[in-house]
Amino acid sequence: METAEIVGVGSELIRGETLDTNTAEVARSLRPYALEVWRTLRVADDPARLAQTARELWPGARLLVFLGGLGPTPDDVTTEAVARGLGLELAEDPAMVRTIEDRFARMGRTMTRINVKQAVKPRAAVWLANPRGTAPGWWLREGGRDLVALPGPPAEWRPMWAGLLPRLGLPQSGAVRRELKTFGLGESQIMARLADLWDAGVTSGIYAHADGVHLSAEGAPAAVERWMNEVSRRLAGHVWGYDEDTLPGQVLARLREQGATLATMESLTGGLLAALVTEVPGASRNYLGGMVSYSMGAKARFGVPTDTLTAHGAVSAETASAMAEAARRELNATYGLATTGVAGPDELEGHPVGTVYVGLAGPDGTQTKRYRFPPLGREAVRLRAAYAALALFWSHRR
Ligand SMILES: NC(=O)c1ccc[n+]([C@@H]2O[C@H](COP(=O)(O)O)[C@@H](O)[C@H]2O)c1
Repeated sequence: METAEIVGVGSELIRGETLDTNTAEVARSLRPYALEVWRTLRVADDPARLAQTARELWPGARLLVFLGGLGPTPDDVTTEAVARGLGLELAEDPAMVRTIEDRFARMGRTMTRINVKQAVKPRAAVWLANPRGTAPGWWLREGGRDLVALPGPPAEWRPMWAGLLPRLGLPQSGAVRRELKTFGLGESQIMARLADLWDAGVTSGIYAHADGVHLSAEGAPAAVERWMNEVSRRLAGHVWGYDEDTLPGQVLARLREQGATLATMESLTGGLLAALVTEVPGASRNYLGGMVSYSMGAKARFGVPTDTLTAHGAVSAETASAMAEAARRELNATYGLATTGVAGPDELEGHPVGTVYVGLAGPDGTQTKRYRFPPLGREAVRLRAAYAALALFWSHRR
């Protein structure tokens, strides 16, 4: 199979100041095509190294993509370095200078001289317009192969790449990849139920995330469909979504179906649950709001009976229930969701780090679920607790 090479450019990527997700995202976008991506690279803003990288990768690649280093500052060297490495002649394009000038003018600013650099590309390349930034990209087709340079910011390169990809005429693989997302079972429990299906007719994958374990299948469409159906059947009750679905998105969709509303009261998650829910466009139609009741006083003030708090402590099923009920009652919502627990680093009320109770109050009563998450750190426990609350809503019987 022919290969695609994807290179993230920037010294900040090497130092870890910025986490490079660009190369992975481009690799993912190539899945429908019969191109192998067996590595992705990150290279510093070093003209000589970058030229060397281009020289090494281009001869064997059907597609070579550089992301980053197209800005106006001296450390942005991608165009110049790649051109040097591959012996491509560079040319400044007066029309592009005017385009960039116009862009500045529209923002009420004057283009500085350093921006002229962004109007330089290999003579044989064509421009890729960047509607969201000053740095245009460029695309060079040579002997049925493609060399592409895109700016680094995802909001800028995404639409540029989405427009370009279908024009590259890449060979289609015919394979599909589907994902199935679960909550409430560990990887080993899942494997125990699926052992005989593993890599049977499809390439399977299993990945643990904060929102549960995701499974993937890649292969011929019919085989993937069969695999997905069988896995869905065996994991029934734990599957909350497929492919691009998100757990908060699924929860809101179900609330919408029911014409129901949701309120939250959070302790250890400190608003994370509310943040996840409000990440979903249109959340306001069904999410009323929430309270962060981090102290006992706040819990009592927001309607949790003091008796419950004194008798059972903050980290208990009783308090989780009372919090969910209070959220529901105080905001007059159909459902109330609550989180309480121990994110760490120290144990609390005699409960080890990772102990979490989530509560759900609704028209049919109140339920809670207790978790003992592995002590993977405060952030991991908090995030899992927020997802556990959403999963409780998702899996409750109506
Ligand atoms: N009821 C609750 O869920 C609740 C509220 C406040 C703090 N905590 C926990 O208490 C411990 C100490 O909290 P801080 O580190 O925020 O002082 C942490 O483990 C934190 O997660 C739990």
